[in-house]
Amino acid sequence: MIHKRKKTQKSFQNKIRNIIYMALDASTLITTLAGEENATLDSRFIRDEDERPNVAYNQFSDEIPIISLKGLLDDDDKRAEICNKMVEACEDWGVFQVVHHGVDDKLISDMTDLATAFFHLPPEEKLRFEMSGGKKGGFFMSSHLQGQPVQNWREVMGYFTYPIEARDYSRWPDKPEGWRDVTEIYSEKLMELAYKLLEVLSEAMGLEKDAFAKACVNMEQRLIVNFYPKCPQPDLTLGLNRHTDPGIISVLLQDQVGGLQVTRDGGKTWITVQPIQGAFVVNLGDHGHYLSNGRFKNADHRAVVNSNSSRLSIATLQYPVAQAVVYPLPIQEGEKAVLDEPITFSKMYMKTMIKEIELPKLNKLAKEQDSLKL
Ligand SMILES: O=C(O)CCC(=O)C(=O)O
Ligand SMILES: [Fe+2]
Repeated sequence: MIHKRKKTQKSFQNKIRNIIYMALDASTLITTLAGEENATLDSRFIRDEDERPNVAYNQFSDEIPIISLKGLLDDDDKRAEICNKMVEACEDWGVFQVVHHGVDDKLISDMTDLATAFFHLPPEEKLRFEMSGGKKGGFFMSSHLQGQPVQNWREVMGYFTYPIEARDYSRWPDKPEGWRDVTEIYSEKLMELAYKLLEVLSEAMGLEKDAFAKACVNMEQRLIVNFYPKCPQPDLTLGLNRHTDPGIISVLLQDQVGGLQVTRDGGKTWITVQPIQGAFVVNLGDHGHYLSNGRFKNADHRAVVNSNSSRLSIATLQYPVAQAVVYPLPIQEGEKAVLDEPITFSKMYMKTMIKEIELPKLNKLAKEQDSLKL
């Protein structure tokens, strides 16, 4: 019995160890491919028809609510109003936008400009941060998951910003000059904003205002800076495949190009979120979904690309410590828990990753088998 358990644990760990980053070289960078004359899309990026974009990157919807946080801290009526709007959005889409959020415009534009400049550096500068070999933080392409049957049309700089004592500055970009200092302030301001939002969401659930934060034990944070170069055949591919974010909430800054899409019917229909200068898009993640016992949706989203301009987005992922216990905070009488039993966040995350790796492979296999039967 003990022997069997050891074996199961081992194969789980092996699976996890395989989730590592691909080795990269300059010729394979998407910015390099995008710069080639008369480029057509390499077959690695071509998606099956049912996954391709069916709504344009710039056909914006007004269905995602835009919520002003003005008065949140000093006006009880306003706070109640904001709370109601957020709950409605979380129940409906798991997504809303916030304006008047207290993060300085200049900080936002500095962060955006420096991040954009990073992706225009020569390939060797970006490759100094490549992540093969299991490094924690740095530059990668397509997805953090290896072995996906189709690649995403994106380059990424991802680094861990909280907890502060665990920061590894050697994995933070050191160019363009000044980006590191700006990131420090940006990540602090976004952490403050995340706490404010989680207070409102806790109150909305009828809980103490620190309930969601407490469920994280200590809030951790990771920045995912996405760059989607112009794409020669954007209708055949995605910048980022359909997914939910694993953490409690994600706070996304996007430029004015457009490309973030959300679905609430399992991927049948999509809407494109309207970019708003200086606003943040807030997504509920899997952890937030479970804590609310499924009342709040975990935003089901993806990013599409286009052939007119490149696009930048900066996702600030807020999530709990690895050992935090994931289980619904409130379970109303007569209601069933969305989880069979409490699990740790790290286990929850690993399960999701394994599903994300296995599902596309299984889908591909099923499609191949179907075509053989015809
Ligand atoms: O680029 C976007 O709009 C989406 C980014 C995103 O979903 C992510 O980084 O998790
Ligand atoms: Fe995401």
